[in-house]
Amino acid sequence: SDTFIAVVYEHTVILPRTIHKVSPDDALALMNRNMDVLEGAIKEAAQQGARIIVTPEDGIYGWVFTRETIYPYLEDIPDPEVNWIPCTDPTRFGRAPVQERLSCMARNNSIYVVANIGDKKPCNSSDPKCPSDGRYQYNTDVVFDTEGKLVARYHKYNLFRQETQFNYPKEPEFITFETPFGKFGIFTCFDILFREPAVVLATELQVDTVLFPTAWMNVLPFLTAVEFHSAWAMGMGVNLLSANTHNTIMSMTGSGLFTPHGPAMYYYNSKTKEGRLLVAELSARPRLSPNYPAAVNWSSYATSVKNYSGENKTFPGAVRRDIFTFSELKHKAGNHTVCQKDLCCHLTYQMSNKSKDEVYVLGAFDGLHGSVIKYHWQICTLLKCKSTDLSTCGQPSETAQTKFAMFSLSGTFGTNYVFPEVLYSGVQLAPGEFEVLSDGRLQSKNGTSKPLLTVTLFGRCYEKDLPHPLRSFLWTTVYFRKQGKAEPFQILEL
Ligand SMILES: NC(=O)CCCC[C@@H]1SC[C@@H]2NC(=O)N[C@@H]21
Repeated sequence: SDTFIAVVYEHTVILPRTIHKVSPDDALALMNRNMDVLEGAIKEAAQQGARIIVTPEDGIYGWVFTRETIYPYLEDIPDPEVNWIPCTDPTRFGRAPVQERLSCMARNNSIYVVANIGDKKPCNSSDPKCPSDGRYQYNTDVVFDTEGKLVARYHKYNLFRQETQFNYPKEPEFITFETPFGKFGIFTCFDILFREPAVVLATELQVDTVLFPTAWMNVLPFLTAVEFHSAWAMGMGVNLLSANTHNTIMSMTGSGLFTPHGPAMYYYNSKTKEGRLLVAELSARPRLSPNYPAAVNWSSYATSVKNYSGENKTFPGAVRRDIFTFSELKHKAGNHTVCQKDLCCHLTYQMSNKSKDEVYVLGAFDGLHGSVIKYHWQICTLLKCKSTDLSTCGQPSETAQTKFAMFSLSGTFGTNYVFPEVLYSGVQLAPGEFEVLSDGRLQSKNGTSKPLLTVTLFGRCYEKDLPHPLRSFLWTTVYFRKQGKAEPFQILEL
C-alpha cells in the first residue's frame, strides 16, 4: 500500500511506589497496570485502522532503578530468528508474562505493537566482560507483528545519564524489518543524537520509517522533543514515529508522527497529566514519492554569500554549558553574520513587530558538547533571549510575542547532517510554514503565523566526536557499602 495509518501513544507511566527491590509478582502487577492502559490505546488504534502503534521507552516499568531493583522486571527476550509467538507458546523460553501479553495484544487486535522492556542475559566467568552479578541487562525495544510474532528486538546502544541499571551492548545493532507498508528501523531516545545506529539505518539501510520509543526530557532552546525529533525526520528524509513518556515533573512530553516534510501530527503538553493517542496517515515509502525533498548542500549558500558581520558587535553567551557567539538583532530588519571557529552563520530577517520587551540574537556554536560523552555540534540559531538583559540569551524561554515577516538562515557547515528546527511560542511547531532550499537556506514561506522562539540549523559532526569513555569500561560493576547496605554501583556517572 502507498500509505498506512500509524499511531503513537504518549503514556503517563504509572511508576513503582518504592525504590527498593520488589518480588517478581509485585513487579508484574505494576507492569500489568501500565499494560492495562496500553491495551486501551492499542484497541483504540486498531479501531481507527492503524497498522502499527508505538509506545514509549520506560512505558511499562518506569524509572529510578539500580541493577538489582530492576531485575524482577526483566525477561529473557530471544533473538527474533527463533520465530516465536509468545501468545500461543508462552513458556518456550521461560517465564515471559510481559512478552506474552504484548504478543496477545498485537495478535488480538491485528496490529504491530512496539514496546520498550528489559532484557536479561545470563553470563559467567568464561566471558571476561561478564558483570560480577552474572548477567547482562539491556534497555530493549520489541516489536510484535499482527500474528503476535516477535519480529524485532533492539538493545539501546547510547544509554543516557542515569541508566546505570543497564549494560551497553558490545556492538551497535542495526535492526530492520519489512512490512507491506514499508521498511522499518528501530532505536531508542538518546540514540537519535549519534551516528550508530540512527544515521546508518536511515542512510545505508534505507529504512522508510523509524520506530522511536523515548523518555525525552525537554531542554530549550534546541532539544525539546518535538522540535528535535521533527527536525531529525526532515534532515534524514524518513518517517519517525516518536512516542514519548508523559511526566510533566520530569519535563517529559512531546510525541509525534514526523515525516520528511514536517510533522503529520504532534502533541506537547507540559500543563496537564494526560497522555494522548496520536493518529496519522503516512507515506509507506516516502523516498518514492514525487515530492520527496531534494538533497541539500548545507553550506552552498553560506560559503558563497558576503559576510555581513560589519559593525555588529558580538558577545559570548551560554546555552547551558556551551559558549555561543551571539550578535543582537537591533533593527526590525536586516542582514547579520556571526562566526565561531569554522562556522559562519548568516541571517536575513524582517520582524513584523519589534517589541521593546524582546531581544533576539543570531548565534553560532562550533565545538564539543557534553561533559562525559563529548559529541560535536555545529549550530546556527536565531533565538529569543529570556529577557532584554543580553546575559540571559540562551537561557530557556517558552513564550514570545514577535512574529517575523521573513527569515532566511544558513551556515558554512562542515557536515551533511543538519537538522532544521523552527519553534514557536508555547513550544509549538510550524508545519508547512518553512522550507529548506537545496543550497542550505532554511527560510519562512510566508512569514510566521505565531511568535518565534527559535530558528535553528542543528549540525552534527559525528566524525569529530570523542571516543565514548564508558562503553568498554562499564562491564565492571563494583560493590561498595552505603549506609550499611551493599549497593551495586557503576564506577562513573554519565
Ligand atoms: N532516555 C533517554 O535516553 C533520554 C535522553 C535524551 C534527552 C535529551 S539528550 C540532550 C538533552 N538533555 C536532556 O536532559 N534531555 C535532552
